[in-house]
Amino acid sequence: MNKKDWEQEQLRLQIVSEKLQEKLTELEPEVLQLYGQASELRKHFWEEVTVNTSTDEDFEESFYSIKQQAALLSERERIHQKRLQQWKSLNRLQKSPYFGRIDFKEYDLNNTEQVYIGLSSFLASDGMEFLVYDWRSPIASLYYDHSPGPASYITPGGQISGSMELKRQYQIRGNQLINFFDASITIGDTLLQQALGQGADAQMKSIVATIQKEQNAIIRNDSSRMLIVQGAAGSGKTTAALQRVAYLLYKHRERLKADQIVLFSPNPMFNSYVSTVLPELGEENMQQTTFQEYLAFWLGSTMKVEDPFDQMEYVLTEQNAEGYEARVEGIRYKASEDFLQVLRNYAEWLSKEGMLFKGIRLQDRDLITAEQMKEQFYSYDPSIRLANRVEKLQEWLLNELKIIARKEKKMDWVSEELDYLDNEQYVEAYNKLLKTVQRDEELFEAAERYAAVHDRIHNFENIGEDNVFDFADQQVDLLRQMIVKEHFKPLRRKVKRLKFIDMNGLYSQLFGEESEYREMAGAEVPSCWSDMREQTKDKLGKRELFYEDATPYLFLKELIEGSRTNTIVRHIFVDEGQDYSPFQYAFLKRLFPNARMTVLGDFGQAIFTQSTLLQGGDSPLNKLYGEAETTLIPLLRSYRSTQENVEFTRSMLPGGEEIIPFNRSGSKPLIQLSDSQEERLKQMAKDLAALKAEGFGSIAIITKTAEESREAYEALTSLGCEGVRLITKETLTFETGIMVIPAYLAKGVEFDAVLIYDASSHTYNRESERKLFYTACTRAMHRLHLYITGEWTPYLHSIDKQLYEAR
Ligand SMILES: Nc1ncnc2c1ncn2[C@@H]1O[C@H](COP(=O)(O)OP(=O)(O)OP(=O)(O)O)[C@@H](O)[C@H]1O
Repeated sequence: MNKKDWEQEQLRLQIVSEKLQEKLTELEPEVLQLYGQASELRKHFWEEVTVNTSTDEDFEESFYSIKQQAALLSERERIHQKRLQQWKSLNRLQKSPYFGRIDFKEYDLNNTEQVYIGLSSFLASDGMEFLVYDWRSPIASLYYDHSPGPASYITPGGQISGSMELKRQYQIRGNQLINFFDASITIGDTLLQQALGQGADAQMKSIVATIQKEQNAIIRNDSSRMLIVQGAAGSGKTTAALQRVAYLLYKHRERLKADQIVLFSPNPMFNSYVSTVLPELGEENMQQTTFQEYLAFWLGSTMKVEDPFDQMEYVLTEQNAEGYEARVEGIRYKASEDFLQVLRNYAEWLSKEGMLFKGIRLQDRDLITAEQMKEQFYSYDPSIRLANRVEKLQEWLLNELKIIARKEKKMDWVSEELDYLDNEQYVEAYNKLLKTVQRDEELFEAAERYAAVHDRIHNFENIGEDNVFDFADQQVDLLRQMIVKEHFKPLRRKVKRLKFIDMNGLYSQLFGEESEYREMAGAEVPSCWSDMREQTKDKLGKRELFYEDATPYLFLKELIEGSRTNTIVRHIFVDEGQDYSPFQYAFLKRLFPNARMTVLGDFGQAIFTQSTLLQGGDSPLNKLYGEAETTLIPLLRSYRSTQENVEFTRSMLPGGEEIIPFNRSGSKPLIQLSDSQEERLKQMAKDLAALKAEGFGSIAIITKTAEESREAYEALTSLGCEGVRLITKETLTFETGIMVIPAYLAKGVEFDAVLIYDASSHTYNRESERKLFYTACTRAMHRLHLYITGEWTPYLHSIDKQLYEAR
């Protein structure tokens, strides 16, 4: 860098900073004033409008006065919001006005434009010149996608080509230029090195200054219905996803609001980890949820649904339990595409026979039996869809209930209840009736009768004996009607909520004898069938569902009852996408028919039995919206961990040689061998203290199970380790410090240093747990320690001795 360049850059920075300050000073009173005006208006809203409803004209005038005042208020608030946004983004810019620059000469034009890129756009006061371009603007993509030389970018008006003459990166603090680099191929290794060399945080950081080309492709992809990102551990999938949200909100700012985007996270703690990225970029957060929350929302009122972490614990710890093999086979099978097809076949079969209903009963009597419902159901035209026939049946039932209610009015039980009504209840009943009558058009006629009775009550002395009897009759009739109505109300509610369908029975029925299954499911039974069916039925009997049954159950419910859909959501993001079953994807597609889907995952970290392959012809995701609407972007470079850590961890993964470590050096992973558990713990406590002293702010002791976490936590605390936090599935916030955490909860997050609590073969020996172990090790940014007593886990056997240090 030469002196002249430096001076020019410093001068420009000075100018931009001053202009920013000027604009802020100009805006500040306006923001305050507008806020004041809006809140004054809100406070005195009713004083400013005249409300008079005496005549039609007065009423009309009042109406317009209120309308006018509301419009004024909303306009002030809108302007205030806009100015406030502008003020906030200028404030953000003031901390570092820009981070990059490209000089671009468009073909056919004479001048070269200097494009400075920052967190948001900043226009000169003439409104013509961009002093800073938003990183999401079309021209800014040049910065991420090209190195100096021929370059082009896409605008809404088409492609613009030209030549990039310079690409520069800055480190700026306020109005101080700290450094700048002229980048060539990738965006400044130096800056990326610095960013990655920092300590882990309690919150994920935004990466706009160092977005890599392949990540930019994810962020700006706007054409696919389904975007799949298969990326190695630490390759920036989650980070790219969040910048993508910010990009979409910017690009479609007129149409897309943050609450039309939903992110499915692996666990509630992850929500807190990623929650600050978007606000940091000046955008509102999207909706965040977990799939479990969705299941609880749809099924929670009727069934107790196991959560995925309990399922995981079972798989990891209950190997010796009776029926273990069948349960694990069940988890695999019930998440498979085969079973998805089975449910579709089953629904098809049900459209011809086998529907199960729950009869409608009143006081231990059948009003409408399940058999009658079935007969009625199958009397409808078989070409009508299952869900539509259910709707027809629902109408029929409501009508039948009306007819039955009329008959019930004359029954003895109603007389008995009538006898027990005391005076107060009579009055109360009448008042209630009066209200219902006034509300309910159906009972209009009754209202008239009631009014007549009421009039006569007032002239009671004059009505004579005949009329007294007549009145009494009518009164009784009304009360009878009311009693019946009260009793029928819950029955009608059940019908309206489709509770007459025996969902438990229907799901359970599928788990029949082999020959029955073949007929209903159009498929052969999977292995361990008899145990699997027994386990499933047992659970259903207790109104509980295994996690693996929850989505198929819900899916079947949808096939029978019709889909509930959310048409407002436009984008869904599924992070840790390998951990979702084809069922869950099929369900999400139905639930959000207007949404595009972005799935981010890593098959190398598929720790659940029900994992889904994200790429390749066999991937169910490819088929979900069809190949033409699907784009796959692989990410192979791993940014999180040092080169030494990546070289070590990738060697335990089949196909891991594809993963490219980012060029950041650190110490080799350390394998710490001990003769006893006691010695191991002492060593760990010592290492924790040393790592803390070295300045590492976030250290995780990663265990395999929750039980092991508790054990580690207690042991380390009793050895005097201070400030250790035990993380469980209930933990909602992610914080830095020292924590003990089971591997499956550490998904998606990262730590400065990771200590694998027990890397010996008695803890990790099954092939199915290799990826869990890999996931745990890949959480480390700077340091990785593995503790072993006795035999090493087999996953470490074939690792080149050069890649680690053993002590
Ligand atoms: N372009 C980048 N510039 C700076 N930092 C980056 C970049 N890409 C990724 N990182 C950093 O790498 C780390 C890993 O990123 P992230 O958590 O998004 O990866 P991931 O692919 O979701 O990982 P995993 O699948 O292991 O959970 C984060 O600290 C992130 O800030």
